[in-house]
Amino acid sequence: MKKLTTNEITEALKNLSGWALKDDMIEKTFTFGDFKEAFATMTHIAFECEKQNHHPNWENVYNSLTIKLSTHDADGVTQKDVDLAKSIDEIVG
Ligand SMILES: C[C@H](O)[C@H](O)[C@H]1CNC2=NC(N)=NC(=O)C2=N1
Repeated sequence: MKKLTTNEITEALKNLSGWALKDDMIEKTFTFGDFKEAFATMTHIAFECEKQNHHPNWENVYNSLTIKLSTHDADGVTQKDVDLAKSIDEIVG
């Protein structure tokens, strides 16, 4: 899959909320009520990642979850990352 240009990423992010381009990845931090809620949502997201065969770099600290998406083969952000970001937003609601 083709790496998107910075302009293309900026345009794509206009259709999403809270995602930002940083270090050649798109990134967003979510905050949940507690650890159980965060981890349950991570499990839900993990199943969607398996479906899309696309996986996040993520860090969970108690009720906070930071997700970073990029495409290794393309060495940057592709449409696959934008699509997964949209799915993640739909899951978190
Ligand atoms: C072999 C397998 O298809 C690849 O490693 C997939 C799996 N998940 C992936 N996830 C992400 N985020 N980027 C990739 O390039 C990627 N590649």
